[in-house]
Amino acid sequence: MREKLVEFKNVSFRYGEEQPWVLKDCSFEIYQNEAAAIIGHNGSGKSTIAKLMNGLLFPQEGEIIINGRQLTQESIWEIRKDVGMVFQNPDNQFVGTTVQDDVAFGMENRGIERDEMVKRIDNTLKAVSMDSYRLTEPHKLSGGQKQRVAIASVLAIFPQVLILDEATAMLDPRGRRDIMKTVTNVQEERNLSLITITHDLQEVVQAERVIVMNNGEIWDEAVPREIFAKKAELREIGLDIPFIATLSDELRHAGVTITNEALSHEELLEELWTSHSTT
Ligand SMILES: Nc1ncnc2c1ncn2[C@@H]1O[C@H](COP(=O)(O)OP(=O)(O)OP(=O)(O)O)[C@@H](O)[C@H]1O
Repeated sequence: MREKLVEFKNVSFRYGEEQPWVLKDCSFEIYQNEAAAIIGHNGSGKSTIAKLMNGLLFPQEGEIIINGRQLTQESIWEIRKDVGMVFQNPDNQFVGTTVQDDVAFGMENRGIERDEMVKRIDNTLKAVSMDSYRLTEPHKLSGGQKQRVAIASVLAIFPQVLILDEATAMLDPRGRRDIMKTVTNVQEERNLSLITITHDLQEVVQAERVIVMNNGEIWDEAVPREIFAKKAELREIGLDIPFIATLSDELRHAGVTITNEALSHEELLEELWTSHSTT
């Protein structure tokens, strides 16, 4: 059985006593070597969940357990060794004067030996196609390049849980696909838990399990195909439906038989091919 790496037990959170609850009684688990996604409309509580996972925030109610440790003021430093996080705005994440200094920074804080650091800088910058920018000052990079470096810096510390909070938002669709492929390879190689946080349904297609948030509550938890099948309800909670799902519906309305919910152009073609060749 896979080990639980993240556990939220009846977690509720608000930003102040006079403020509304932004998370209400949320319970979920993320397992080792699992690619999970958390999706929801703007303001549904996704980033708050991410910040609770590494002790940037603490819940007023409920318990959070990361890699067997309960989140407390005392345990945050140990927990932060296990949880790597990349946020949407890479500018807030740079500390080094060059790209390689930046990747080194998180490792220095964790006391990693110099030879090992050099090796990891090399490998992670290559993995995100940024090795030719080692000596560049981070502020001279484009938004997408900064995002790649931010991801490399987190991968270099070998976290057990990697959280990407809208972290590919500044990349174009191709760059996004490339980076997600790299991250997924690393996830599989190192048996990490990968948590992709997004408001874009198309990005959850690769996930094994999707947690859907709505107004601070867990609205649903299922595999992507089951989530995609609930198009009308997803629209009602403020999510945009991917083109391929809308197209499938229009074809159905036009009388075309489509039995399985397609997640990609290729799957829809396959579906049409199958139904066409059997009629
Ligand atoms: N520092 C803060 N102080 C007070 N309220 C906050 C703070 N940060 C977030 N909130 C509120 O908490 C709620 C949840 O915000 P959160 O950032 O977790 O949502 P989200 O789903 O990540 O949204 P987005 O997709 O826009 O990033 C929102 O209503 C937001 O206005």
